[in-house]
Amino acid sequence: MAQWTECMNFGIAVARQAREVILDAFKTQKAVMLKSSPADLVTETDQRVEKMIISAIRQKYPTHKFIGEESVAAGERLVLTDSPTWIIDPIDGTVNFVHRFPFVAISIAFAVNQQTEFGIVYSCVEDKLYSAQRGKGAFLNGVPLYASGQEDITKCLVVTEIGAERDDLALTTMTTNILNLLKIPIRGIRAVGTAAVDMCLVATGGADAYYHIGMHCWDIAASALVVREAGGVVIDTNGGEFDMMSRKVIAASSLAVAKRMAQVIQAFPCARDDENPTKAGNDVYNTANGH
Ligand SMILES: O=P(O)(O)O[C@H]1[C@H](O)[C@@H](O)[C@H](O)[C@H](O)[C@@H]1O
Ligand SMILES: [Mg+2]
Ligand SMILES: [Mg+2]
Repeated sequence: MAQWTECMNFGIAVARQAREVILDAFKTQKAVMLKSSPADLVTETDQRVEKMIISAIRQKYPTHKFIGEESVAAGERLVLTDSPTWIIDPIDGTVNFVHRFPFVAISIAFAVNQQTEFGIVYSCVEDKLYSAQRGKGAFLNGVPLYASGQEDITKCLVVTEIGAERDDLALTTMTTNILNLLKIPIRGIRAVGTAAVDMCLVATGGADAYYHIGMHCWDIAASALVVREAGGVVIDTNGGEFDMMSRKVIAASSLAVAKRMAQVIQAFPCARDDENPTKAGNDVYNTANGH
């Protein structure tokens, strides 16, 4: 058994327990809190599920480290060291969760020496468990996954996210990117509302590429490995090497498509996740004066 398989199996078991909590809460009315913008939401369920996941893992692996979306939002430092580290998004797609739009995922990645060893993305309502262990392939509910391998961008269906940013520069950049991709032309644009599931759709071959600017490491660390292990490629929007802390990503069916997309896509400035370890994800939207 590969060195981290036991950890991955434990992570999957914890994700299955967390899914039950999320499904119970999915049907109920939720109290919504704002984070960095009026579209960046968090609920008590996000916080409770993250605490549950971390406490279960910490009990079994007391020396491991954690980067959790809601722990960072509460002020914990965001630092990825060489130690075994679990990178957790307890509910990816919180806006969907609040609206009962049926695409919400748990994303759990595990990194050692800053290299992702396995990734788990559980699309809770669909009951689709995506998993990948480095060098051992990608799976959906245990069935092997293969990216489409498409190399012609005019034959691509592209997935992206509009994200939580609502400032003019971000919105203009995002809509200009969509316009410029459609003018190539590509076949179409889709957005599921959870970065983790968006990227896993590239691993299934159902989408041929995904790009995003502004997401965080916990949104995509797991699904980036799922894409790679399904034969896809993951790079930065500038065409360079993928860096999970850079808040910019292209995942694609082939390097040709990824590089072609990098020629079109512009990024708006956003601080790296690890730029200010105690601030990442911590911008608080002030409802009083709207920013
Ligand atoms: O906050 P959660 O964990 O729901 O993550 C989502 C981000 O909030 C969006 O901005 C982003 O666009 C993606 O939808 C991402 O999944
Ligand atoms: Mg997320
Ligand atoms: Mg989340």
